[in-house]
Amino acid sequence: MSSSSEKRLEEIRKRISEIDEQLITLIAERTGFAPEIASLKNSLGASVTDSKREQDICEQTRILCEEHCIECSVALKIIKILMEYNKEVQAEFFRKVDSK
Ligand SMILES: O=C(O)C(=O)C[C@]1(C(=O)O)C=C[C@@H](O)C=C1
Repeated sequence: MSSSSEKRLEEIRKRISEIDEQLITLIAERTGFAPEIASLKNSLGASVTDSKREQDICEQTRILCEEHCIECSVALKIIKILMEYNKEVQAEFFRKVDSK
C-alpha cells in the first residue's frame, strides 16, 4: 500500500502530464496558423517579422504573469521561442513561394 505522499505525487504527475498534453496541443494550434499568416503577409506585401506585434505579445505576457503571480522570465522565454518557431515556419512558406 503506497503512502499518502506517494499517492499525492502520483496525482500531481498525472495532472502535469495532462497539462503538458494541453500545452503541446496549443503549441500545435498556434504554429498551425503560420502558413496562413505567411500567405496573408505575402498578399499584403508584409514581412514575416512584426516587431510591434512581438512587443505587444511580450507586454501581454508580463501582465498575465503578474495576474497569476508568477515570475515572467520563463514565460517570456517560452513565448519568444514560439514566435521564433512561427517565423521559421513562415519563412519556409516564403522560400517555397519564391522558388516557384
Ligand atoms: O502576428 C503576426 O504577424 C505573426 O506573424 C505571428 C507572430 C507570433 O508568433 O505571434 C510571429 C511573427 C511576428 O513577428 C509577430 C507575431
